[in-house]
Amino acid sequence: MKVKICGITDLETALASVEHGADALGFVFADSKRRITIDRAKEIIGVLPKDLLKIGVFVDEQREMIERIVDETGINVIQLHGNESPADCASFSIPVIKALSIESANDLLKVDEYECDYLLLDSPKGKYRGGNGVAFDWGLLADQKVEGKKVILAGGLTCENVGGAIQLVQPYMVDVSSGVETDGKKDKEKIKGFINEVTKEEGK
Ligand SMILES: O=C(O)c1ccccc1NCC(=O)[C@H](O)[C@H](O)COP(=O)(O)O
Repeated sequence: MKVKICGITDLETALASVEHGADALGFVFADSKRRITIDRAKEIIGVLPKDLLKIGVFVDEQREMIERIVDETGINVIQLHGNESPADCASFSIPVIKALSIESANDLLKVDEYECDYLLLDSPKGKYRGGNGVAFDWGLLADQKVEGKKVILAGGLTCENVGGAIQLVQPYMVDVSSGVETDGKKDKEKIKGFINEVTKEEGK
């Protein structure tokens, strides 16, 4: 089971996440309290391991801007978290994650429209397009399995609930942001605890 820690804004948290076993780090280039500048992302990504997934999160961003950020920072996966179409998602030269908001079984019908490398299934609720710390009904995914896609489960995951979520959904990767923060800042002990819980669940 792979783990993505999203909303990285400083090097210390990035390195601690890698040390504790994160497979992917997310950098938000969209309207968010976790928005990062191109220069800061470049500085952090420049010292991270080559094989780590460094994911740029975008919401309905212009293609030219996404390509510029990829070129300048070393981002190696693009996460499209807005209303991007299947055609938008298919047109990049590096792997793409399409985020879909899941509120009802109907929303899962969209899954088959996208041919991208990964699908991130998240809660629709909150102030921003993502990173709101709100879970959706994971039971929908247990009832209606997503076949043949790499599913990333996101939205309101915490150390306390990630084990149960994995048992229910069996995703390819779990993604967390708010659940590893204290007072709005990334908390290294929570990151360690979250990854430990995922590892524990895998060992069962
Ligand atoms: O994290 C943000 O602030 C954000 C803002 C705008 C669009 C997407 C954003 N995050 C995308 C992610 O992949 C988050 O990790 C995901 O939504 C889960 O967040 P959380 O519920 O806080 O764990």
